Amino acid sequence: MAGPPAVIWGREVEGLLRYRELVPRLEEALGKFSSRDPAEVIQPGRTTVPLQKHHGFMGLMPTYMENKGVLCTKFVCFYKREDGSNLPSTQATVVLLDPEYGNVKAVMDGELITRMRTAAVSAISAKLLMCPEAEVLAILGTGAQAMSHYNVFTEMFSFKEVRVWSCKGQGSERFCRSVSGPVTVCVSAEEAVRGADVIVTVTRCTEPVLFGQWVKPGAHVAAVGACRPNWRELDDVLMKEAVVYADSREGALTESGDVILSGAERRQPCSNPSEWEWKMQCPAQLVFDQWEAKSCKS
Ligand SMILES: NC(=O)C1=CN([C@@H]2O[C@H](COP(=O)(O)OP(=O)(O)OC[C@H]3O[C@@H](n4cnc5c(N)ncnc54)[C@H](O)[C@@H]3O)[C@@H](O)[C@H]2O)C=CC1
Ligand SMILES: O=C([O-])C1=[NH+]CCC1
Repeated sequence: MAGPPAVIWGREVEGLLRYRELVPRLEEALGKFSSRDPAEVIQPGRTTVPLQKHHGFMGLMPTYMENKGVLCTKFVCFYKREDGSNLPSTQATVVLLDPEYGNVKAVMDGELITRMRTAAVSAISAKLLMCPEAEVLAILGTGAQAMSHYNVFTEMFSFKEVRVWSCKGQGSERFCRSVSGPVTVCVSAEEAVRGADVIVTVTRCTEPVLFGQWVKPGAHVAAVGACRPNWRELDDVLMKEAVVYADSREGALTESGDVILSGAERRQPCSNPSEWEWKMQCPAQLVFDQWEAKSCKS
């Protein structure tokens, strides 16, 4: 019988995860996923279960990397809490298995992993797609993802200004206390994003908060929050003007309300999908920062 799994929880995860190690590993994994080689990565679209009574959903997200000998799955629950609870909206657990025998080798607290992984993938998208002279970063939302995005974007890039906005100013004070650098708190989403070079949307709203008419040509948008087929963060104008990059085409077409409901034009994958096409001609660029590697434009 296999021994009991290692349990790596809370502070221990915090002590182990560093963006400077996470970012190159994720870049490598995204590249492997883009190669579509099943010996590199098998990652089917996630299975979701609505938790209607509790205003949430559970997602089951399995992955197998045969060449690396990694078999794992994440269980994630996300809640739209309006009850004043201090618990994070996201609860997640990552389970690592031995691919040969199927026994569980480790159980990890996935909350910080989710926060840091998601933000790191957005930052990778910015590294590849944003204009190199980018000076202004705008973050819409002030929750857990907003903070991790602030941390990794300011660690990897040198912005002259970081602006933040959240509906009704919710969480702005806590956000400013929690991050270690300067922030401009804006009174409207429009004020935050006008003239911004990079925009991160990490709200849990279901209607658009970012409108194409506010977004400057060439801006890079990392659209993270609308990860259910009936949720939106971006309006149709922006969706139609932008070149849309998705980490997973299948995921975007199944789960991204912005893609599904806007009827955004779908392009064929490029002929060599392992190369991320990043020469932009369109007014804005979007990255659907979900949970798998990107496909790229034709
Ligand atoms: N694409 C991905 O891989 C991931 C996506 N997410 C999604 O990102 C979003 C943010 O996640 P967390 O930061 O963990 O949530 P959170 O609950 O910590 O923060 C949500 C933020 O959205 C703001 N907000 C809520 N309703 C709003 C509205 N109507 N208009 C504008 N702002 C509003 C809140 O004030 C708060 O600042 C969620 O929708 C979550 O499902 C989270 C993790 C991974
Ligand atoms: O992919 C993920 O980890 C999540 N999506 C929505 C909440 C968390």
